Amino acid sequence: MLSSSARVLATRYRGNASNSWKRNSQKAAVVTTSSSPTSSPVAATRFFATLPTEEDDAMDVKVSPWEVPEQVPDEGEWEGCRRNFMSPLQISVRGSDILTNPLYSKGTAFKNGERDRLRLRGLLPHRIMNIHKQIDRFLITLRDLDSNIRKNIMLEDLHDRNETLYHRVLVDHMEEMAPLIYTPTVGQACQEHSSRFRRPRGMYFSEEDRGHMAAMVYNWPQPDVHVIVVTDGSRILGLGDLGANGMGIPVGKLSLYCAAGGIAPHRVLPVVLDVGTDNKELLEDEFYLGAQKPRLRGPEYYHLVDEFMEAVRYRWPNVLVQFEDFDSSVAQRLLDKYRNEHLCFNDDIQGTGATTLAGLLGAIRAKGEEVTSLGDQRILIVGAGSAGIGIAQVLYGAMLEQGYTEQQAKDSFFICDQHGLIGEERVGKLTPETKPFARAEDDGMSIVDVAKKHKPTIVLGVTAVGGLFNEEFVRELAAGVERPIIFPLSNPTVKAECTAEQAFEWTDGKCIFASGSPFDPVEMVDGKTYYTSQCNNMYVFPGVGLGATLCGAKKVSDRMLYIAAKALAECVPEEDLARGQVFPHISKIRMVSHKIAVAVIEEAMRDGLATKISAEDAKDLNEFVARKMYYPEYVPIVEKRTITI
Ligand SMILES: NC(=O)c1ccc[n+]([C@@H]2O[C@H](COP(=O)([O-])OP(=O)(O)OC[C@H]3O[C@@H](n4cnc5c(N)ncnc54)[C@H](O)[C@@H]3O)[C@@H](O)[C@H]2O)c1
Ligand SMILES: O=C(O)C[C@H](O)C(=O)O
Ligand SMILES: [Mg+2]
Repeated sequence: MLSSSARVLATRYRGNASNSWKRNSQKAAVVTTSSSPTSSPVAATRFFATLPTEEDDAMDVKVSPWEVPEQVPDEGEWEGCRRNFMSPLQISVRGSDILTNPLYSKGTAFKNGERDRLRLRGLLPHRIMNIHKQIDRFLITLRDLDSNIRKNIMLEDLHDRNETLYHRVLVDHMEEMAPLIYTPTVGQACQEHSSRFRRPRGMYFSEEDRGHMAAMVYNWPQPDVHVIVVTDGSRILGLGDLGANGMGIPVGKLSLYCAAGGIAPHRVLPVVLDVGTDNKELLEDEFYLGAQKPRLRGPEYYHLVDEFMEAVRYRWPNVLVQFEDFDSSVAQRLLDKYRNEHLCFNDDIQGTGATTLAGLLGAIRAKGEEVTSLGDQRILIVGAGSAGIGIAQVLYGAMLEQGYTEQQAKDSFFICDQHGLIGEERVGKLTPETKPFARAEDDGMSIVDVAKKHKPTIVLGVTAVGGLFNEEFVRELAAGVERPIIFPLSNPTVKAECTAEQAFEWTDGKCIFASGSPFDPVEMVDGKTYYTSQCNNMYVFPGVGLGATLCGAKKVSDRMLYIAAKALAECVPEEDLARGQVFPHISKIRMVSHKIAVAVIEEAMRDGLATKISAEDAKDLNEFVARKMYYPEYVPIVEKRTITI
């Protein structure tokens, strides 16, 4: 018989694909206070090679944690055993300071040896839980709560206490947790941010900080930040200007970077550029925590952003900056300014474009058409802001990649804003990015008339106008083509242009449906179940960020995003496509991020943009990326100064 720990390993390391991601990521689980994740000295590695892992320490463990299992594991289990070794985390703090540090705390999971070693004895209740017991207990309380916002608060409390446990809950229960820590609940969390504020997370930069930012970044306690998500709060989801309350968005996106993208939590930094707000309610709210003055605009605004970008690059030269939820009046301009000189991208423009491309490639496949027929589709994009034009640009680029001419590609698009179809008549008023998509005729035509006349095969909603796709419009779509592809992408759920139920009902179950916020499958009166997908940039940004930072990319190129979209599209199994699901199941998101990261690194290497990949790493990029991905589990902790041997 195997020892109890070997039995655990046997189940942990055998079987499905998601387990193999965990397995490969074991060694990358260490959070260190030094700049390199693998910097523990060799001597220390040997010394701690017999340390038990938290898996050995089940509540009812019978053996001393120092005891070596008597039973030799079966052949095939050895690999798991070897990989179960975790180099210890060396930290400078001790005692109660460990318990109050969410990066180090294991709560009740500190083992007896550690309790002595780290001066925790007496500071914790007697019984020792392992991470699984902690998760079980957490889930019981969480599931008992009666609203998603309460669940969000409970999860954020855990985030603030114990990051390892928080991220493990996300990794193990992604489908259940993503809507709670991210879209759609994060929208409400942002709206209520000031009234519910408990403890700060991330950094704020405002007008008063001009001239100090390069010094301020040294206030952040972590020396080696890899990813920053920054917003100025001007367009939070489809909820408009939420000012500094928008902090929930970078926090939520970065939680996914860690849990879904395998970036260690001490390497991420959420940021709000608090440049005021034009939201009247917030300006009058006595509890609003942001700068209560009108938004900074014009050169002053751009100078502030510039100082911020310089400051973060000064301290963390290779940091990736993800621009998030900036109003479209500034989003493209900021991207154009920084895209070639900083490692950065705009998630709403580029990440959304790549994600939507992947979903459409899947949908086209699901219809039994050639994926290379993108330029033969008639694509109606409703909403001509950051997301709408970002999507158009990525799809246009993909059509050229597929061999269509520029004219053929342009002819595929019908883009509408609130004034109707965008035609050449108003070309003088359009942004340079929108101009190429203006139609020669029918300027101002309503979406219903566009549906009647042009019979779009694909309709994408990015307006933040909930319910815009009404029955008349959707029925018109269904009358025009056999199986319309309908993606109401606006967030949160109340802003979706139509619900899944409406889309299936009004198309008699014929459409392929994907939405920005998650919708449950729909059971129709015919007793059949119709499946939905979530088309959200969360499928792309963690993998792009992981790949770009691991290879030390000089910049995020458009082609990297195209490659990421293709990699994502390849992750959808045929059986999912057969039932109309065009994105991989959310529980597979770590596998997706891994695949995208590998594809991004390959592209960066091809394009001469990768600065950090050694010849050895390049031999097996799959293994390299898997090894580098953070996986949340408790690692043995030792005091830094006691380990010098
Ligand atoms: N699913 C995703 O991954 C994803 C990604 C990015 C954005 N989004 C969502 O897309 C929405 C839009 O984001 P954005 O950054 O492009 O915002 P934006 O403000 O830049 O753009 C909104 C666009 O909608 C147009 N519009 C408004 N009312 C309209 C109407 N009645 N008919 C037609 N067009 C109308 C506006 O003219 C504008 O062009 C938001 O709800 C956001 O949450 C979703
Ligand atoms: O945040 C999301 O859920 C997606 C997207 O970035 C958005 O702004 O809506
Ligand atoms: Mg966004």
